[in-house]
Parts: sequence; structure tokens; C-alpha cells
Amino acid sequence: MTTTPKRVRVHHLREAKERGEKLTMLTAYDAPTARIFDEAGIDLLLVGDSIGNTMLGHETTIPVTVDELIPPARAVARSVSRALVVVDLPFGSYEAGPEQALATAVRLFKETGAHAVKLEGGRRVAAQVRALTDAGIPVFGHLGFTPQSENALGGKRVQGRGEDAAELLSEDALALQDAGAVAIVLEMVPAPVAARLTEILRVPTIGIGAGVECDGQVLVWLDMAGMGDWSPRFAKQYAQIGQALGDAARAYAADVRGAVFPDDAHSFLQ
Ligand SMILES: Nc1nc(=O)c2c([nH]1)NC[C@@H]1CN(c3ccc(C(=O)N[C@@H](CCC(=O)O)C(=O)O)cc3)CN21
Ligand SMILES: CC(C)C(=O)C(=O)O
Ligand SMILES: [Mg+2]
Repeated sequence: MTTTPKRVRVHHLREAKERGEKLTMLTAYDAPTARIFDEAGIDLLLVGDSIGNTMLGHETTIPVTVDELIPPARAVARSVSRALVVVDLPFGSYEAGPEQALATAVRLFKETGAHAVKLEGGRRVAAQVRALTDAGIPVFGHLGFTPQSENALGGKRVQGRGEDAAELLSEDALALQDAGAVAIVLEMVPAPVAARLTEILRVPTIGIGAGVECDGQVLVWLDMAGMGDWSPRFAKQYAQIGQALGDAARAYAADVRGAVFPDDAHSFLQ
């Protein structure tokens, strides 16, 4: 008999933090990876705008649209029985204000079945976080290196270095928490700064290049599985899927060229 696992819900995030249980999060952009990560017990799946550079052939996340995120988010949400599914609000779909953010988030919610959304920024998006929260849409914050603002931040740089920058980061984090954010992703933040933020916040922090003291960790799945052509320094490789897939393709091609495949077992003999 197979039992349906208990779904991860938003209130479990705070409970996990209070119990000192780490939260695990990976990106997923399609049904097969979502199913595999869900069955592996990953708590949270992020349909990230990193789909732009990992899957859609863009250089950055900037060109990704809401229309492009909807089919992948729907595929991921349909494929999980336990994980909480979070979808990124892409660049240009929420910055104008709470009304724009709410229209985008409502559409993503209704059309995909995702359980929460994530947006980048601190105080400048606090009103958006409040509006979505009040409408019943759980919101994840994202601070530190926020890739949608790469050009304004002056590149892919660690954020929150130095006392003044660390202070601004904690003010942003507290503003997001006060606005109702259920968790905050910290990207490329010095480990001691992320540890301090984790200590002062009631909501969990989820780190990516932000040290081991965060309440959880997130990685882009291609980076941790050796599937991309490049991966950031903070990503650890747990498999070489790109190598394995290339080997499979080469073996298949050799069998076809040698007329070894299909053999009788893979043919209809009459
Ligand atoms: N594959 C992938 N992994 C990610 O972690 C990721 C994405 N894509 N796309 C969206 C954002 C962008 N992120 C990025 C992108 C680039 C670097 C990067 O180039 N890092 C350099 C060091 C940069 C520096 O210190 O100057 C590295 O070698 O890690 C880091 C994070 C994190 N996110
Ligand atoms: C890197 C993670 C946190 C993200 O926002 C994404 O994958 O889009
Ligand atoms: Mg993102």
C-alpha cells in the first residue's frame, strides 16, 4: 500500500525553524524533475526565473515573462504530493506597485496551483508583500544578491559586506517580515551576516551562498546535479548528470549506427 505523504504547508516553515529542522529547497522547471525531488523528500520546489538562463537559453533572468513561467509552474505543481511549490515573480511583473504585484500573483496562483510566490527586494517591495499576504497568497522574500537587479548592484557580487551594508540588509529583512513574508531567501551574503539575520528573524531564512547557519538551503538543480555548462562557486555538485546523459546519448548513437538497436527485445517480431 502506498500512503500519501503529509504536504508541507506554509505554517510548517516557522515550526521547522523553531524546532531547528533545516528546510531543503531545489528549483524545478518540469514534471519529471519535480516528481523525483518530491519523492526524494525535498521540502520546497522553486519554479525560479533562473529558468531563463538554465532552460530557455537567455543570459540572465531579466527576459523571463509570466507567460513563460505558467506552464512550468503548472507542471511542477501537478507533479508533487508533498513539496510546497513556490514560483518567482519575474522582472517587471511586480515593481510598479501592489496592484501590479497582486494581478501577477493572482494569475500565477489561479493558473498554476503553486502554493506561494517569491519576489526580490527589501523595503521597496514591502507594500507588495503586504498586499499579496492580505489576499491570501504566501510570499517569500529574496535579499542579498538579487539577480533581477544585477545591473543596479554592479554585477554578481556578495551583498551585506561591512557594518553599514549589513544594517541595511537587516532593516530590509525586518520590513519583509513585518509585511507578512513567510520566509526569506538570502543570496550571496557573508555567512556571519546571514547567521545574524537568521537569529533576529522569526521567519526562516533560506540560504544560497549564505553559509550553514541559515534555516534552510536552496540551489538551482542543474548546479547541484552537474547538469549545467557552468555553476556558481557556492553550488556543490552531488552528481554528474550531464556526463551521464551524454554517455547515454553516445551509447544510443553507437548502437543505432552499428544496427545493434533495436534488438528483438525492443521490436515487434510479428
Ligand atoms: N544556474 C544558475 N545558478 C544560480 O545559482 C542562479 C542562476 N542560474 N540564475 C539566477 C541566479 C543568478 N545567480 C548567480 C549568477 C552568477 C553568479 C556568478 O557568476 N558567480 C561567480 C562569482 C561572481 C563574483 O564573485 O564576481 C562564481 O564564480 O560563483 C552567482 C550567482 C544565482 N542564480
Ligand atoms: C537562485 C534562486 C533562489 C532563484 O531565485 C531562482 O532559481 O530563480
Ligand atoms: Mg529567481
